[in-house]
Amino acid sequence: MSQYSTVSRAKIKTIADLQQMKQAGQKITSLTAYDASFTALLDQAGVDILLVGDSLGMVVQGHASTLPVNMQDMLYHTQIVSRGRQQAFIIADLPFMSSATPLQAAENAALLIQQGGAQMVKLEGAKIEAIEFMVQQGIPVCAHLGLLPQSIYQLGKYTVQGKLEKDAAKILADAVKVEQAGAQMLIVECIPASLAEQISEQLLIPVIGIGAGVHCDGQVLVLYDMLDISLGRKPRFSKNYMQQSGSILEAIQSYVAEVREQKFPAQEHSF
Ligand SMILES: Nc1nc(=O)c2c([nH]1)NC[C@@H]1CN(c3ccc(C(=O)N[C@@H](CCC(=O)O)C(=O)O)cc3)CN21
Ligand SMILES: CC(C)C(=O)C(=O)O
Ligand SMILES: [Mg+2]
Repeated sequence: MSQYSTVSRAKIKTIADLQQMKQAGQKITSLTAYDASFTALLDQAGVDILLVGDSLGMVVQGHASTLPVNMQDMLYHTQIVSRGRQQAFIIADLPFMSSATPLQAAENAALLIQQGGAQMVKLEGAKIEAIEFMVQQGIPVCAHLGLLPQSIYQLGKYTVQGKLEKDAAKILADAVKVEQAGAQMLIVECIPASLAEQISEQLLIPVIGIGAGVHCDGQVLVLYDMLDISLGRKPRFSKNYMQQSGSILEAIQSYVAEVREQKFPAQEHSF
């Protein structure tokens, strides 16, 4: 920084910054983002990671699941979010069936990065070959384990995963495998807090939780849930931050503060 500058120039966060936060024990904050106006507020509040989630299929498009979301939708929203961002790291979801083969995954990831402006792509499940292939091509990958919304028709309902000892062991083993395959981040969704804690301790990469307890390296929520504007019943692990805030910016700032202070998630938001 020049001694003559009067304003600090915002710098876009990198994977190295997030890795460093894990090492320093600083909690990482993340929320979903789908449009320019919310992106500006999230960025201003200092949210570390903006996730362009395929949850947009439910909260923006009004579908009953994330299955109808396609690459065109993801590209459109990723472009919008990356356009105005000043400091946050951007992850984009690979939607349903866009990573059916390693080559397809890499080609779609390339679109989200080259045309969309994403810094990392996320895919659901322990798709080891797809992760390895993308990493070989230089693509930064975030894995996603636990509750996999793109498998809702196999699961039947959105509910906590890894409650049985053998299921927990499988999720832990998969977490180790995705890290070994080269994933640089992991999101764990709707799993017992004790399992998420074990995973966060064992892995070197940042582990971000949603409905996974306070011991993860960071937290993510669907923005519309914490602003209390999403359709239908809110997941138990979410919290309405509008209750304690006079504006949307304040609500986001309050979430950021509570994640950093480990006040969120509390017991009532955990399994
Ligand atoms: N608005 C929204 N928020 C989300 O967190 C979210 C989405 N959409 N869409 C994709 C998935 C689906 N998710 C969900 C949705 C609902 C529950 C839920 O209601 N779970 C119940 C437990 C149900 C049970 O165990 O029987 C809960 O009480 O939290 C969990 C995850 C998480 N993701
Ligand atoms: C809930 C998060 C992890 C997600 O994948 C999404 O918003 O699509
Ligand atoms: Mg998603």
